[in-house]
Amino acid sequence: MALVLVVNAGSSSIKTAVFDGGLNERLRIEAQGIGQTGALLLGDAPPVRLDLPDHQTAFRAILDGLRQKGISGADLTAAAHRVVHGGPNLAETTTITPAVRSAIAEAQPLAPLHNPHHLGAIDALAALLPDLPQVAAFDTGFHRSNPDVARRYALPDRAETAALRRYGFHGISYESLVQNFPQTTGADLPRRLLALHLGNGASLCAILERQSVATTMGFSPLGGLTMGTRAGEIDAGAVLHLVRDVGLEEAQTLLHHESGLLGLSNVTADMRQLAETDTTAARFAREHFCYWITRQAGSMIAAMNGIDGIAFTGGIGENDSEVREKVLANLSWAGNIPNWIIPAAEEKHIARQALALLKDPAHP
Ligand SMILES: Nc1ncnc2c1ncn2[C@@H]1O[C@H](COP(=O)(O)OP(=O)(O)O)[C@@H](O)[C@H]1O
Ligand SMILES: CC(=O)OP(=O)(O)O
Ligand SMILES: [Mg+2]
Repeated sequence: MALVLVVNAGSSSIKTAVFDGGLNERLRIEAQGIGQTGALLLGDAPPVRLDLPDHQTAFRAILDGLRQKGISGADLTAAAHRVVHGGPNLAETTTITPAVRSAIAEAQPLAPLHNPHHLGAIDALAALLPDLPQVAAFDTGFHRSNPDVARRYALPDRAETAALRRYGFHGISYESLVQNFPQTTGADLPRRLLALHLGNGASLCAILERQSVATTMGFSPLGGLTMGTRAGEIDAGAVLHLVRDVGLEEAQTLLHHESGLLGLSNVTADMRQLAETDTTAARFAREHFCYWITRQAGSMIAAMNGIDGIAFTGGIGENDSEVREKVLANLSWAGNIPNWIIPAAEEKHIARQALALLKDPAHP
């Protein structure tokens, strides 16, 4: 059997799926709510509660799940990983060589909620199956079409600022949304589409004629919207002040792990749990989330010179109707805009790219 194992390590989840050569999904195993309300989804069964304190434990549970479902190393022709940050030079789907692994490792400080977990999975598989080819697909690739004026920060052109630009993330999700749109909705892809990937990490993307022209995340997945534990947009002056005040390590922890919905609510980073929490702070956290989506959506709409449609995806975008309704109500100034829910299908997209790369290494 020629199967590809896809590993999508997000900040609060690890979604894995096994595809055959015809891109049929044979098995899905997901670890959800890592470090929060842990659960494991194994195949078609509903998720079961499981203590998942960290990504390493979650990936071990997934490997056990694969064995339980009868998938062995001998069945796999490749593993393919979503990699959030490849640094300044990596954006194309590529085979993971020692040099590629090093670049992903070097980018760890830029995506501390993601890259360490990608490497954890890559290294765990390499140790178990040293001959298995491994492929990386990058979350930044889709945003390379953003114009320079959108990508560049107003910084001087110096060696130390060369890598400081808006890369944008969730690109695999947005690219697959564009591809799947007609089949999922039965409608043509709107010329100017505002796409909202709302999960534990959250961003918006302005998609003009199938291409990303602007997105809310920038240099790292810390920027843009209010997220589960990330602050999102914050004045660089406030960051400098914080670093001066509490030091780099503590500032990093505060901005990446302790802010966002968790920091505002003082209860949880998990939107489903937040929706069930009836405190003033929890309600404020949800209001903050929706307000900043709306504010930044205005910027995305301006980048497209208008809007013809809205697409929601990600755990919150797909499931939280109250958030969707609030955002749509807040955007009613833009007119009556058609809107759709498109289930995130990052894993299949990664499998497609990996299979193409393995077939023809020169043209993924
Ligand atoms: N039915 C639901 N209602 C509200 N929020 C939900 C629901 N299902 C999932 N979510 C939220 O989606 C978020 C996780 O999104 P997901 O895209 O799976 O995460 P990740 O960014 O780690 O890939 C969590 O905040 C979770 O509470
Ligand atoms: C880029 C990013 O924030 O990813 P996730 O939503 O999986 O955390
Ligand atoms: Mg995600």
